[in-house]
Amino acid sequence: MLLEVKNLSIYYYTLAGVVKGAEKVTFSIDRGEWVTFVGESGSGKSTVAHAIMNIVPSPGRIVTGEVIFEGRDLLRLGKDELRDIRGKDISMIFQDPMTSLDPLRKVGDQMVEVMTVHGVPEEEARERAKELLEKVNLPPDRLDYYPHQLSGGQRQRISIAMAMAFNPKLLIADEPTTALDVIVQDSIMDLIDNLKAEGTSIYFVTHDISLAAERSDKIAVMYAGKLVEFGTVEQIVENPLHPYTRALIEAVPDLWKESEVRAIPGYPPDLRNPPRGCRFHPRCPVFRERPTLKGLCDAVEPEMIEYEKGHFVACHLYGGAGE
Ligand SMILES: Nc1ncnc2c1ncn2[C@@H]1O[C@H](COP(=O)(O)OP(=O)(O)OP(=O)(O)O)[C@@H](O)[C@H]1O
Repeated sequence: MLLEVKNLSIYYYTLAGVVKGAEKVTFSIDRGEWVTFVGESGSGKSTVAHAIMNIVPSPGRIVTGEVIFEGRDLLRLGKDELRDIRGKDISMIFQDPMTSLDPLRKVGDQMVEVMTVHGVPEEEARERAKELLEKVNLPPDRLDYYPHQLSGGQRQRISIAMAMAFNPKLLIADEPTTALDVIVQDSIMDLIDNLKAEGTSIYFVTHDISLAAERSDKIAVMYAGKLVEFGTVEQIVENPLHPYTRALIEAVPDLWKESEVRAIPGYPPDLRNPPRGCRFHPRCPVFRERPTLKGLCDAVEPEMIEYEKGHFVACHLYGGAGE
């Protein structure tokens, strides 16, 4: 196993209260595996991504948990050890590539720096930067451009090229295609696929479950700071267990069927004061229809269980109760 995240909780200590950004999240990613995290805005996908890199922004704090990467807990490493892993073994790309690009410096110099800080001699880094541009289908003269001279798609290619500098073991991609048009989106997904083909594992974040289904091996569904379902794409798409996962799938427009797209009624809860029991119960159609679930879903937090091999769900419908 490349990455094992255990019982990870991250809280944001804001002036308006403690926001439970992610709570008791447990999952793992194998070598060369692409896992996509889906869920509505604010469900904790980015929070968990940041926590893996130990870069949760203030006022956030990791309150419990372990992030075991190749046998070592990243949350217990010293600054130097962590710096060595970041950008080398684990790389990250963001929705807005300007997050990782300096607007005032040529992209070539920035790419070279990514490598020299990890001890690559400058000459070698310049050569490697050219090769990396080729890998992301950009001409070598782009090294002399400033970020603002490039399109959004080209900037995202540059950030992927930088992320590829050391053949990372894990790429964390936080909605890297959301701001791009569909055709450019596809070419960026192809680049990530190429990286996967070379053995890199992918933690991918998106709102779009159909995008998840197309490229990934596994899907992780998050709701209101909790991981509610995890399994292979086939398990999640063919046999979604959690009522929230089912609702997400029903909300995908189907081009070939004339079925109506059903948006999920209601809103995700305020994470300063999430609902008791299952956080989805106030919006859950099954809870609404079955009076026998009262006193369970609205009172007891469901544990994650393994429903079938590799298919995990946190829902009382599968915990032996409520049926
Ligand atoms: N810097 C912050 N300060 C306070 N609360 C935050 C901060 N960042 C995130 N949160 C809160 O933590 C929760 C999880 O947010 P997060 O950004 O991880 O969700 P997400 O699923 O990645 O959403 P999106 O798809 O919109 O990026 C939300 O309730 C959010 O408001």
